[in-house]
Amino acid sequence: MEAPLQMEMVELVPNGKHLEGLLPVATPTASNQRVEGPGRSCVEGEGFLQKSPSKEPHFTDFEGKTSFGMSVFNLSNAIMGSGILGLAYAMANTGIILFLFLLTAVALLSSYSIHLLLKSSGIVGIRAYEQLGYRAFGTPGKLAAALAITLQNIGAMSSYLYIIKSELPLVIQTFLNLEEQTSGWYTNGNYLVILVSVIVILPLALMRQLGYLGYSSGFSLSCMVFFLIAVIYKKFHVPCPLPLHFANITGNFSLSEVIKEEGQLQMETDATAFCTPSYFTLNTQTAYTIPIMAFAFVCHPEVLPIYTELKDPSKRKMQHISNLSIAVMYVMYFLAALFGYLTFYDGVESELLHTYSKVDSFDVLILCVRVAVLTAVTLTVPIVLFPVRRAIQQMMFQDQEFSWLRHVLIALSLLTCINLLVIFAPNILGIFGVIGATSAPCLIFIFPAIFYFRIMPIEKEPARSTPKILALCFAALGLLLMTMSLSFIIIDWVSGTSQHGGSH
Ligand SMILES: NC(=O)C[C@H](N)C(=O)O
Repeated sequence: MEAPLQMEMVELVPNGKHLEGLLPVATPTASNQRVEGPGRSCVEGEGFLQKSPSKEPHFTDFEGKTSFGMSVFNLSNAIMGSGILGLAYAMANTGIILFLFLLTAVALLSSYSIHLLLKSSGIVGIRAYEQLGYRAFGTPGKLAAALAITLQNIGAMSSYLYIIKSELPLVIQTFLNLEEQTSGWYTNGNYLVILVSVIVILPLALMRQLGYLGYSSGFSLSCMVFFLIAVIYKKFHVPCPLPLHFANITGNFSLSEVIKEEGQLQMETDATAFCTPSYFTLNTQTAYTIPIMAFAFVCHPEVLPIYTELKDPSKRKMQHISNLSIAVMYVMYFLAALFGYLTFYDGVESELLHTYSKVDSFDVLILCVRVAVLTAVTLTVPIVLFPVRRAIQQMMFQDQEFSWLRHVLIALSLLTCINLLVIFAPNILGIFGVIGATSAPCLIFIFPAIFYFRIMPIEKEPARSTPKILALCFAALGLLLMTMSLSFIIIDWVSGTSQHGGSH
């Protein structure tokens, strides 16, 4: 297993591989408690944004080499993905103010959940999500965490590869100035997605450590910054209303049909109403906003691997990295959603790129934006693949030494499966709506909270202490969101009115 031994400032605390079987499961042990000495124990009510250097665990046996900046790049890259493309649609269904409120809440909750993960890992001296599950609930806990990570990240990677499959042919077609879709292999999404997986994703996915991906993550983020700038620019250059908007409102009729049906005067009145932003909206699609946002902020499977490789690691430093990454993404998410929404208003689709394509798919800027988004999501795949491989190793090869063969084979099999899924069963991506609605709340809310509740010794924090009660409320909130998202998806399926067919 590649997870390193970890040690606190004074005492050496082996990770799960070495202590498993030695320590009782599910109950905090004397050894557990020694990991953070009394002087450094986490005090009740400690705020997750507070600085308290004296309580920091120091892991000294594994020499992480990744700098603060590279870790921020990696974590931001893990957060940023196809989620950003759905946020303008979310804003169209909540209004600006409600969106801002919900986005702020999800960002803060996401940061709090990382705080719980870091605090739990400090207590047991383990920086692996699955091992926290094991310490809290034994093998079922470990399997649940590994399964949620695998499903969530495979879902995210499939959505990224699906974007490549659907967008790259259009980019190439435009570059080659082809008016019609040709039958050449270079405009066939299936071939292209395999090509990108083999040439770009696989070599990066074979890196032994996440830290090496810092540069590609930095580049991926700059592509998304370019995307954001283009979204802002387009707001001032795309006319409102687009004739297309009316087509959307009236059910995707062609422009000529719409013109026939709508009188000119009526059009003008509608246009003014259409191009006015809404600050507070509630409709049937509003319910999708929280799952979209939760998905957009998922980075929890990557937090502990990044922590493991951090140079001079401490809980406080990792929390800073997380807070900074979440804050930067929060700003980018808000701006992308705002300007995307203010460009198309209610005409925005659940996938922002599609909406731009409808304006003018041969526009050079739109073309560059597509290339930027494609590059960004391509470079995110290796980061998101990393925790899945780790989860598989934790589940199936836990007591074995690192092996390059296994490392390569797991990456290869994962990429093959995801490619097959995207090529042969793109419809199955709808299933990931359900998976996303279950695994994202588990990874963000439920698991960090219940693992924390079980791992934190009652001598330090009794069951009725404020942090534990807060953690339980957090888990209950996660459960509520999960039930809510699932119910809406099922209602959508049953009534056959699903409009949320985006890529995530
Ligand atoms: N890393 C993930 O699971 C999803 C990511 N937050 C996204 O927006 O695509």
